Amino acid sequence: MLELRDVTGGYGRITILNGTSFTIPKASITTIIGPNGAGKSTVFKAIFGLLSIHSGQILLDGEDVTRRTPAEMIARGVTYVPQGRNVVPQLSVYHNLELGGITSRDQARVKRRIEEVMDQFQILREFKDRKAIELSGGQQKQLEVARALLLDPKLMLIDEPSIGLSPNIVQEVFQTLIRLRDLGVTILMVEQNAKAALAMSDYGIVLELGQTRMHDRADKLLKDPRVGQLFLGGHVEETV
Ligand SMILES: Nc1ncnc2c1ncn2[C@@H]1O[C@H](COP(=O)(O)OP(=O)(O)OP(=O)(O)O)[C@@H](O)[C@H]1O
Repeated sequence: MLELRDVTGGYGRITILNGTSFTIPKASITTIIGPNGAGKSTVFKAIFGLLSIHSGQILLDGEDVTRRTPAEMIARGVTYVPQGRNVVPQLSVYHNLELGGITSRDQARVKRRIEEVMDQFQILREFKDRKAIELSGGQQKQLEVARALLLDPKLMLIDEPSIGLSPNIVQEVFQTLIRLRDLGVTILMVEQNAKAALAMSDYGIVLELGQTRMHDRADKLLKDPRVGQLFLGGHVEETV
């Protein structure tokens, strides 16, 4: 569904992606792991039209979408949930949801979608008149995910959804993503919390220095000693 072919790009003259390549299938969850500064978030910016791409190609359902603007990517069903807290704290949950549909010309449809999305996220219906800042961290993440769903995305890019959340709440957010995957949404996620993220993913990608080092089924990566040593706190016996 999404393919990166030998993408290079970066910020100004600094090159961060050094030939990143991978393919992800429809209705799957893929997690990108890798050391700090590997370029994981930069991959998302490249896909979403926020990075200067020097060479290579990005294909979405076979269409070349390299160097499209964010608005063009949204129109093609791609949505991006950046790292950190991205709700407007003083606005109500409902108003935050409305922001997800602000670019749509069909506001009646946005209203219908808000109702549908609130059916999926009962907690948001319950708290719809509360200020977003009054929600817990996990609930705010749910709100961001829900808002990203308003335009019926087919591909969701989600950057470190677990940051700052307690393990129970992380599991709730992950369950939400699994539910979306089961409804046919393709999810590409970046996570520091590599073990928990791979455990709920279909595929995993290890990125280092802006290159894909490994790409396999998530369960295989979880058992791979190289991944264990680097990212999962595991140890590999030294062979002399
Ligand atoms: N806006 C920017 N301008 C210049 N350099 C940037 C910018 N954003 C990121 N970088 C640099 O690009 C490199 C990759 O950053 P990126 O955020 O993609 O890494 P990451 O793998 O997501 O790391 P982390 O796990 O720490 O979030 C880093 O060296 C960073 O300093």
